[in-house]
Amino acid sequence: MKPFDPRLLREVPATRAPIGLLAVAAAAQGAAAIALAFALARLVTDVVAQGNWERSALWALGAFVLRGVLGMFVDRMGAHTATAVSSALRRRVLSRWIEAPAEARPDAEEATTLAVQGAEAVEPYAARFLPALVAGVVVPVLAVGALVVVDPLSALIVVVTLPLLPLFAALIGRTTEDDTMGRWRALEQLAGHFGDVMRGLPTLVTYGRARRQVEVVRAVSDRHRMATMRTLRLAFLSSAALELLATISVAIVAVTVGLRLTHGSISLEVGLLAILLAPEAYWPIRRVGAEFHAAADGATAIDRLLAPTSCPAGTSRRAYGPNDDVPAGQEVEVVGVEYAYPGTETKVLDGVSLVATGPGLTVVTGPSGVGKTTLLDVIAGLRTPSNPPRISQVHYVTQRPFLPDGTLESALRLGAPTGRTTSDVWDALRRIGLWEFVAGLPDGLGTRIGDDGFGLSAGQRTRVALARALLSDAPVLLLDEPTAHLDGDAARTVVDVLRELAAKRRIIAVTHSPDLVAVSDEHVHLAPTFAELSS
Ligand SMILES: Nc1ncnc2c1ncn2[C@@H]1O[C@H](COP(=O)(O)OP(=O)(O)OP(=O)(O)O)[C@@H](O)[C@H]1O
Repeated sequence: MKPFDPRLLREVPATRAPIGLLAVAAAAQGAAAIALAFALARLVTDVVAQGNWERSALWALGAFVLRGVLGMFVDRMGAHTATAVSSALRRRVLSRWIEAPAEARPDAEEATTLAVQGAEAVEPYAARFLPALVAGVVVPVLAVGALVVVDPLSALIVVVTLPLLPLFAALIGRTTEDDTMGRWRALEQLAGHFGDVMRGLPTLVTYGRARRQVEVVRAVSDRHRMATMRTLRLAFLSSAALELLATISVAIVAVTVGLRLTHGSISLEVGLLAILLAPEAYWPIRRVGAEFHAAADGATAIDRLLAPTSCPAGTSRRAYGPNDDVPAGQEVEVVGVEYAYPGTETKVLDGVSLVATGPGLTVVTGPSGVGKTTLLDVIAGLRTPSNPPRISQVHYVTQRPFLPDGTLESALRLGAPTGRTTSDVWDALRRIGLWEFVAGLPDGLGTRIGDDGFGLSAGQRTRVALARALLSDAPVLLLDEPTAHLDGDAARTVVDVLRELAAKRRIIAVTHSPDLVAVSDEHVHLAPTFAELSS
């Protein structure tokens, strides 16, 4: 775990300006602290000597105000930098996750934990640790430089004892690294397991297995709690150790200054300056150590957010398709395509061909598990086969279509061109047989539906997704089991609409419905491969 990872600036350009400004402000704040020490020493000397202390008081006041203003600026700038850095990282990991082909995509739970908790953990790192790190590098150098000029003996004591602090901090940091990684693993397990349990809760309740999951979630949470407590214990211990070391070092400087003052070998001003400057050399490093524990999560998160596996660079969701050579019109050309899921040897698709030009209805049939959905995924560009097909722009209605949290209208307009009017939306609902249902809702198109279409039946969800396909202007429609979950009448309506639509667009529908097969123009039947038959 590095205190600062230069990849952050290199790979996320949006972080450069705020981090740069924050570093300059933190260094200026450190310089103001040194100036304040000089002004205070002069003020005390003038007061004791009953000299012209008003001028020194003004200098001290000026340095004090400057330090305060810069401190305030660093705090505000830190908060701004924290939001800028975490947003940039979150945007990066999510956009790369979405763009990556399914094969290169990291686990969804891991990506979610990184984008939510990971990016959030970066905030204290950027807001507090980075300014502390800059001060920890700049201020001790300035303080020691000033001491060399003012009182070389005190400078020598500081130079000898100062390296012990970063050395100590680095040793503690190495132990923290393992603990923090353990905590992240526990958190990911917790997030993954909790997500699985929530998704499977209806099934678990049906089989009377829900109670057992409480125990499992409790055990995983306990692991996370214990890992957190271990990190906290280490944080308190290491802060105390660094504090003790710094205090002893400052005490040594103070004792030597006191002895020399009593012997009259140094002036009061020099003695005071040495006593004021010495802590300025130690406290920034102590602060780096203290902030490090709060920021350790952030440093680990940055490491993971920038790791090539969580952000597969240079990949595109569609390795082919709507790029420069997208075929115009309604063209689909899949010839002898082969595909095996990552980590498996067996080819789900082995030499499958599907060629269609112009409008029409192609149905894909075959026994369950033969690879029909996989074929649609390949045509949609979601999976990357050995020999990429040529296809026009597609609109894909999957078996579990995604309906975002929001109004029914926004769910229907997802993927539709901006020119579609409200009457177009009602027309699509009427054609698909949902007009009466939506018109009967108190809020009509403004009705809110939950995440994943929560509040709609499976059949209603399918028809909302089909109405959305009608509203899109993609020349090729891919439909996975469009009549599943529908009763006889609703299924017939969908078959009629698809038949009508096939006069203008190319429809490729995976189906088990004989009615849809009966009205199709082309029929592709997938048979199990030899490997599938023998497995
Ligand atoms: N993500 C995956 N990783 C590994 N294997 C998978 C994955 N998804 C599907 N498969 C396997 O690929 C094969 C084809 O699955 P696919 O969903 O394409 O079948 P299908 O013909 O659409 O089935 P159904 O008619 O039941 O929907 C199945 O044996 C399935 O187990």
